Amino acid sequence: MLRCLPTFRARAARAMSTTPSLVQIEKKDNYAIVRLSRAPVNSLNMELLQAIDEAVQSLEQDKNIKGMILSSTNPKIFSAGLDITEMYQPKTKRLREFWRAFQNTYLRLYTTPLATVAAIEGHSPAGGCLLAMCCDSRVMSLGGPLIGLNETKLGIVAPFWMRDVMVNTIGHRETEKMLGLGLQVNALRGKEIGLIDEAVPVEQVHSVAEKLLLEWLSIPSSARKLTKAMMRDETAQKLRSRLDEDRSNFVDFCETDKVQSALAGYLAALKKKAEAKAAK
Ligand SMILES: CCCCCCC/C=C/C(=O)SCCNC(=O)CCNC(=O)[C@H](O)C(C)(C)COP(=O)(O)OP(=O)(O)OC[C@H]1O[C@@H](n2cnc3c(N)ncnc32)[C@H](O)[C@@H]1OP(=O)(O)O
Repeated sequence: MLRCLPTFRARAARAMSTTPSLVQIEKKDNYAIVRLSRAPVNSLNMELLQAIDEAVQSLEQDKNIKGMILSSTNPKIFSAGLDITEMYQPKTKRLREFWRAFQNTYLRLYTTPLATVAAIEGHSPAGGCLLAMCCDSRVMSLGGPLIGLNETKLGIVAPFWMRDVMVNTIGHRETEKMLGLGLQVNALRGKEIGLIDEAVPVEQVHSVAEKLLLEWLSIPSSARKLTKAMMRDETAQKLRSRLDEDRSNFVDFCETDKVQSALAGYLAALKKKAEAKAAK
């Protein structure tokens, strides 16, 4: 048994060195850069959601770390939102675990005592937009990338807590339009409505994100954390008190024929678009 141990360890080490990590963490002096790293588009499957949750939790436990920049290893895509294949033709057990992972990741990121800035170089629809909105500030690159909650365009409905976070970020009326029409906007329009704090050329996204983070970190720590909790706890508590009900609503809704056929159509359109792009 003891003789097997080194072999087992060597195998585990080999596996760890070859399995790409879904989230890359780079520690700087007193903050970390957390890069989403699930090719090709950082779609949020259960494992990526759990990896984000664990990454934030581990940084919260590191006494040297006071803040984080949330970013992507793919400069063209921040995150494509929830992985639609998790919701299409699902197994109910996995679907339930997937939604719990989404709830947990939202609650972790929205209420973390760390100061957080989203550095958005590329597209950020739906669940990607939620991750960004959970941060204290957002910097986005000018030009092509779009951000927004586009769920209605897919024929699905965002849960109340995604709406709440958007209302807290851009107000009720703008949310009504963005959410109802499934709008996605570029960085300039995002800045006009308060969804984005800084709209800058792509090569400046990280330096400006660092500047914003340092501004948050210049505030006395306990005052900053207590104020963040004061601003956000009520919203988070609304979900915490209804976790199971929210999950059941999601599972029931997701498993309806109407939603399944909407998701099938959307996946087919994405595939067709990808094939046309590859054929060029
Ligand atoms: C059922 C109840 C639901 C309750 C609501 C829950 C709240 C929902 C939140 C969500 O996040 S739903 C997901 C919404 N996301 C989107 O609408 C984004 C869709 N994707 C895109 O618009 C584009 O892919 C992109 C992100 C702008 C990137 O474009 P690009 O041209 O660079 O790449 P593509 O060729 O389009 O895609 C590459 C590859 O990735 C697949 N893919 C893209 N997005 C997703 C996704 N969200 N989930 C799963 N897979 C995705 C795409 O099909 C291509 O696959 P292959 O053809 O290469 O296999």
